[in-house]
Amino acid sequence: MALAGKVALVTGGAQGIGRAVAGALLQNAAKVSLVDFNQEAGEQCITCFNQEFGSDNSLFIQCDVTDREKLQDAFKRTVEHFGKLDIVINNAGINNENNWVKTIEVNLTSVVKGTYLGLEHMSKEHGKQGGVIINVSSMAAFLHSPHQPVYTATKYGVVGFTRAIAEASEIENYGVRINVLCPAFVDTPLLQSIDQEEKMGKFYKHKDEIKHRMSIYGVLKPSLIAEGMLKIINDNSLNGAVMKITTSKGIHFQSYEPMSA
Ligand SMILES: NC(=O)C1=CN([C@@H]2O[C@H](COP(=O)(O)OP(=O)(O)OC[C@H]3O[C@@H](n4cnc5c(N)ncnc54)[C@H](O)[C@@H]3O)[C@@H](O)[C@H]2O)C=CC1
Ligand SMILES: CC/C=C\C[C@H](O)[C@H](O)/C=C/C=C/C=C\C=C\C(=O)C/C=C\CCC(=O)O
Repeated sequence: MALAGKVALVTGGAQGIGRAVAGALLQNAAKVSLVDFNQEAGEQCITCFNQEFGSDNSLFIQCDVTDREKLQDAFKRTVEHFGKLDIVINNAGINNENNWVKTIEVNLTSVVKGTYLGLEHMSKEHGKQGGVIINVSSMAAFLHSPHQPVYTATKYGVVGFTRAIAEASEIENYGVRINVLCPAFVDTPLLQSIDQEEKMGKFYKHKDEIKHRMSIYGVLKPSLIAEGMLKIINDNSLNGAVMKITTSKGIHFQSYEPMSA
């Protein structure tokens, strides 16, 4: 998919990975709607984007992705503002083992909802022109983390959901490619949650072990994750693909056994 003039909606786009991806899309002449509950970070981000890429190309919509009506409205407002939708990046995520119900709502339920809303606005089934959806999981979906059991479960869930709905899209000819991206540790504000007892809950006492893992695996730059996203968007052959990004192997794909009886 050529990016110039394409319209993207990025959840959790105000900082971290989402912001890096939004910047890369704007750099490639796409238009971007940032959907994020952090008003202050969203406004700061949009001010920078307006200065760098012009004021007509990005939009900030304050929205908690767990509020289904607001998320629905954010998709509607994006389409009303830019005239269409081509790319959805379901990226918003939290690390909170204390409030694990919220973690499931943000990291998994809202990714499912965001995918269905993306299909509603892009699928040929609804008379639309097709598009691309990327759901953000984590390497935690492959190398489980004993310090983050619920976070890990949500990231496994995102991989399974994405692969299944991608196959449905192919069978039903939705014209929408749906893929999942699994980064290892990335240098973003999310990593600060390691030092926050209110987020780590009873796993807080293991924070030094997580830091040890980070020192072994290394910490990626958000720009490399943005590069992976653009690869998925540009490669029309990818559907149901599971992209992994690690310091040791860079951008690469998980392979699966073909289904057999
Ligand atoms: N940083 C890391 O090491 C890794 C992050 N990931 C995943 O990447 C995604 C992005 O994470 P980061 O950029 O690192 O995190 P971050 O904390 O830097 O940014 C997340 C953004 O999502 C927004 N957000 C959180 N909850 C929201 C909600 N309910 N509604 C709307 N917006 C909400 C935040 O306001 C923030 O702007 C997450 O899904 C995370 O699980 C995956 C692997 C590694
Ligand atoms: C408390 C930490 C807070 C947030 C970080 C997130 O949990 C993040 O989503 C977790 C990332 C976990 C990464 C785990 C493993 C990384 C492994 C590697 O980098 C390399 C190892 C093997 C590669 C094998 C392969 O790619 O096939």
